Amino acid sequence: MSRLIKICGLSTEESIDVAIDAGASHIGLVHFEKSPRHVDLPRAAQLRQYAAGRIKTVLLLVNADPRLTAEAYQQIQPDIIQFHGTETPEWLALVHKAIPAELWKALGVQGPQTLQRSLDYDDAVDRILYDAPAVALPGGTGTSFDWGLISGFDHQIPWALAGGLNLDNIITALMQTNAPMVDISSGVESEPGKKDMDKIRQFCQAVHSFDKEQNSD
Ligand SMILES: O=C(O)c1ccccc1N[C@@H]1O[C@H](COP(=O)(O)O)[C@@H](O)[C@H]1O
Repeated sequence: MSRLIKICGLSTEESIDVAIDAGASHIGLVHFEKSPRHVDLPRAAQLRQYAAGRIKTVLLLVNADPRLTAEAYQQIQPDIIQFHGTETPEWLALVHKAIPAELWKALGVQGPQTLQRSLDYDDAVDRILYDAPAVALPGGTGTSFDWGLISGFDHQIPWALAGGLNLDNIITALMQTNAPMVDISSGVESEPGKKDMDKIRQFCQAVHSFDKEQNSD
């Protein structure tokens, strides 16, 4: 198994090059004004253009209204849109009909009921991201959740593990969840919004080494 890695909250060309070189599969661009990683639409379009054809680009939106969702898609043309607010399955099903991109939904895991609720999204989106519940911000806070809650769950669609991943806990997280994809933002930063190139490299290396060891068993 070759695990997918998304490095989220990028805002420079250099960080895109490093993520590609380190073997990440996806980069994330955050369009949410309250985030320290916010990029406006013209800058997001530039970065997406820069990454195009080399790595998949995920545009992250939080409770964006229909107009902003359409405008952001048109300007940026991302491969994927990640919805990280309280978007409903019904709304996302409508978006899916209107926008020819992959759609992902992040859910804050509060307990077994969240997994039950995730099933409601199965027909509306292409992947579920399990993250820590929202605190001051809906994500990107470096907070993790009890991974035991998702271990052994019979996922019906592709999924990813997010929330508080870092160099110290990634191996434990993989051993406990066997997540097919991991998503990291603040864990590869030197300060909020500032990506640390070495941490991006080391994080990807740790995931690839884990894969290699697991594949050789
Ligand atoms: O990165 C952000 O600033 C952000 C803002 C609003 C919603 C989600 C955000 N990021 C996503 O949150 C998770 C976990 O991030 P972290 O690794 O704990 O910092 C991840 O999916 C990011 O893509």
